[in-house]
Amino acid sequence: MKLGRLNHVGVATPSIEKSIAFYRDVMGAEVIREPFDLPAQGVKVCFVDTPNSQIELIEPLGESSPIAGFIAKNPEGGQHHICYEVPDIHAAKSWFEGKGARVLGEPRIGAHGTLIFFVHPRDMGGVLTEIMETPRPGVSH
Ligand SMILES: CC[C@@H](C(=O)O)C(=O)SCCNC(=O)CCNC(=O)[C@H](O)C(C)(C)COP(=O)(O)OP(=O)(O)OC[C@H]1O[C@@H](n2cnc3c(N)ncnc32)[C@H](O)[C@@H]1OP(=O)(O)O
Ligand SMILES: [Co+2]
Repeated sequence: MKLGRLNHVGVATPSIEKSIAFYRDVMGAEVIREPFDLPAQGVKVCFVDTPNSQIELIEPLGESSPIAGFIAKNPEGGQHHICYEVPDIHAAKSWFEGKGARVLGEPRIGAHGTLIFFVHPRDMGGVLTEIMETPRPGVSH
């Protein structure tokens, strides 16, 4: 597998509204997209555009949110995951499994509308890693 483009850095927050104010007023972010709920992933999401990537703000949605434990341990929030693009999600899953890394669940639709999966941080040098199939112009998922 060839390492693809860095798509986003996931930042967990207890309050997307407060984080939006921080990225606007302190970080000087000019393009902050409208937050939306992603119940299938248990998070509320908001994208902050940077010139070469995105910050993905995620707030827990519901008690079984996968980031509830992270926020309990880090009440102020913090850097949560890094997401890389790949051309073929199923080939990437086989690659990581072949390397003995724990893939967390089956590929599912993520916030960008393409298939994603996560790889356990303990098998990725301490970094929770999201793998995402590169969006293709004109293809809806
Ligand atoms: C917006 C949608 C989507 C997108 O399209 O972009 C998203 O990004 S959704 C983002 C939220 N979803 C997920 O994170 C799904 C995958 N995550 C999980 O399944 C779990 O969060 C987890 C990684 C298995 C952790 O589970 P949890 O129960 O919270 O923690 P544990 O206490 O069991 O942790 C085990 C181990 O891992 C360390 N850890 C946990 N979270 C992180 C992290 N974000 N970064 C680095 N390390 C992390 C934790 O410290 C434990 O370490 P050890 O004690 O050394 O075992
Ligand atoms: Co993400």
